[in-house]
Amino acid sequence: MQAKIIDGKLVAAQLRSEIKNETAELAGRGIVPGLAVILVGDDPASRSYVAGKEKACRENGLYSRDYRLDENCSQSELLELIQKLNADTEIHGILVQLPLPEHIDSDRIIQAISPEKDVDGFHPVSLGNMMLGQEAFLPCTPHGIIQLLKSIDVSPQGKHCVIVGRSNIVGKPLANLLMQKSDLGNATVTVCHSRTPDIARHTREADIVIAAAGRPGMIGPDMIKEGAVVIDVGVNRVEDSSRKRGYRLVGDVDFEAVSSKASFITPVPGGVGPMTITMLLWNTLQSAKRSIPRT
Ligand SMILES: Nc1nc(=O)c2c([nH]1)NC[C@@H]1CN(c3ccc(C(=O)N[C@@H](CCC(=O)O)C(=O)O)cc3)C=[N+]21
Repeated sequence: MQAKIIDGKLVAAQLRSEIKNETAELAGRGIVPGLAVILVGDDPASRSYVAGKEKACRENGLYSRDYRLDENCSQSELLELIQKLNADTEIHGILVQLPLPEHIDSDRIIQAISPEKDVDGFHPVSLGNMMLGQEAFLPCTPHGIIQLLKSIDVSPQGKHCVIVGRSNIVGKPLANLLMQKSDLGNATVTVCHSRTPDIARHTREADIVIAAAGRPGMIGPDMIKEGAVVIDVGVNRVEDSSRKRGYRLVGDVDFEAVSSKASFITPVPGGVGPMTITMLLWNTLQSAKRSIPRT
């Protein structure tokens, strides 16, 4: 079987055009959705993600304000900034780019963000509500993956989904969404991780494999059932002197080899990544809509 490529850029563009229209409509009523992006230090990968987020805001009519803090800034400085933004009526979403430097307690920082502005969906209140099936900001990457499956008309319902990776930002919340009692859930979910003895034994049984381990090329064709759907969340930089930037991005999946076995596969770049940013815009728009006083 030769897999069809899931074009994340295209799916993202379709959603973004809806977001752009709704944003314009809201702006006509005097509310411009606003996102504050906080970057601590100058990790090159983080810087490029943050630039991508700001560009996406600009292109779709959202307001973005960016804060660059020194690598050595104190935790209390960061907490003060968050408190200020929690109270800022021009700002509907606050994103603190992760990872943070060692001396800062990320959990503490995430908890300081008002749940009403937690457009990353990382706050315990957001995650708790999500887990309970209540209205919540959904974490952007898992939500984007759900939208990609929807775009190819593959319902997770009754399927066996195997997730490789148990991070708080992808694996854990995605497992939750996929097993949710809902039209976009109802799957049977297995989560594998670094302490799973034989990951291939699980992935080979999967109708849908989601690779989110952060290990380049770890998912090979021998780990995939013929006709499975393969979603690659990995964004790994590998050195490549033939590229302008000096590196290229590769996923956790051996794309070429797995393509001849899967029914659908996401590329890296151009798969999950563009969806992550799109769902961030989506959450910021929803937050702005909720800020309208109901009369
Ligand atoms: N608070 C926080 N929220 C995040 O959402 C968050 C974070 N911290 N820390 C890092 C990860 C990673 N992440 C990506 C977003 C977009 C692409 C993306 O657009 N990738 C493009 C390629 C971009 C390029 O070429 O460099 C693609 O896959 O096509 C990738 C990765 C968000 N993250």
